[in-house]
Amino acid sequence: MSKMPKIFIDGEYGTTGLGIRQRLEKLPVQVCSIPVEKRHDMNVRLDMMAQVDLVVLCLPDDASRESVAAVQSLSGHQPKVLDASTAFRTDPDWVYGFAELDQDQAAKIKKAPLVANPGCYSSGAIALLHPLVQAEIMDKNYPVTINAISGYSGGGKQMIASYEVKKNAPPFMLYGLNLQHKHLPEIVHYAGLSREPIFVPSVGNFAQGMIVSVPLHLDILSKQASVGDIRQCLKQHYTNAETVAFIDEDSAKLSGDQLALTDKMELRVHSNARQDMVVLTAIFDNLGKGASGAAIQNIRLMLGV
Ligand SMILES: NC(=O)C1=CN([C@@H]2O[C@H](COP(=O)(O)OP(=O)(O)OC[C@H]3O[C@@H](n4cnc5c(N)ncnc54)[C@H](OP(=O)(O)O)[C@@H]3O)[C@@H](O)[C@H]2O)C=CC1
Ligand SMILES: CC(=O)N[C@@H](CCC(=O)OP(=O)(O)O)C(=O)O
Repeated sequence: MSKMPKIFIDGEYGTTGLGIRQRLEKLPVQVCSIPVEKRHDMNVRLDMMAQVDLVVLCLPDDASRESVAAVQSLSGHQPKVLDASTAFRTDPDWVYGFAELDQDQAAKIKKAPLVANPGCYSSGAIALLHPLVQAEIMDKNYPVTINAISGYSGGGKQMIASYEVKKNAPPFMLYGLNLQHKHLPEIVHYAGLSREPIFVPSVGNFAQGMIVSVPLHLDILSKQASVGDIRQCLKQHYTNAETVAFIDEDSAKLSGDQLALTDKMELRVHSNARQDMVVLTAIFDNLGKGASGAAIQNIRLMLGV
């Protein structure tokens, strides 16, 4: 009999679920599936949950909450849960699945029964902001602005269809202009901010990829930090990181799909000639380090594979 850990992906036929399933093919795990036509049947799903070591939820928020309640209703064996939705990311009973957050985050993920996979935009914003707030280079109350562009796969099956099948979607659009995007609570929480950032996401006519950028005026950061201090802080924080790299170059152009089809994230600090303002950037694949790639990192930690 196989000793490989068993995984059930609830939502395995959606965009994030499929990305995780493909990546799992390379790992020593057994993926337990249900037929596609049973994907909404809670009895069939619950049966599967009872048999596995890890349940990965790739569902909308409300469906995720229902599945977590179902897992917790199981008597006896309780599988670990990794949730890809927004539902539990700031819940104190869950560990945030951004392994590079702090030195001990990977160890916390390893031990946790419940892990929340970060949002795509949040991953980039937190990767840039958390080390600067932690090092007190940036005051918690700094008026942060976050601009970001995502490939259209970030909107799941419906948005993909509007670009690829119906072809009625705009080449570029800003959205979230009510300034209440669902990723703001986790960004505030894990970046360590006390003032909510202004966050303007956007979507472009390319399938996969993401740039998150944060402009900063150095004269109003908490310390008299130089461009070099900011670079040094990010470089040091990610020295031994598995998937996040600080790139010590000030390139004048970045392309949204530069890291598409990879699970990596690159961080840069771009400055003006006077060295009194910078733009921090994070580039990655929204379906890679922004979703399925990060999920695989967490699955490996949670199952020790
Ligand atoms: N796409 C991305 O870049 C990212 C997505 N996420 C998050 O991952 C989760 C999944 O998103 P994504 O893969 O994009 O979404 P998709 O719409 O592509 O897939 C969702 C899947 O869940 C199924 N589903 C929906 N409701 C239920 C339900 N009540 N019970 C059982 N199955 C259900 C859908 O079935 P059906 O076919 O019937 O609709 C579909 O197969 C979301 O929380 C999303 O916010 C996180 C990071 C990035
Ligand atoms: C382009 C697009 O629509 N993107 C999605 C975010 C995708 C994502 O990461 O959502 P999670 O919070 O579930 O992880 C949005 O802005 O709602």
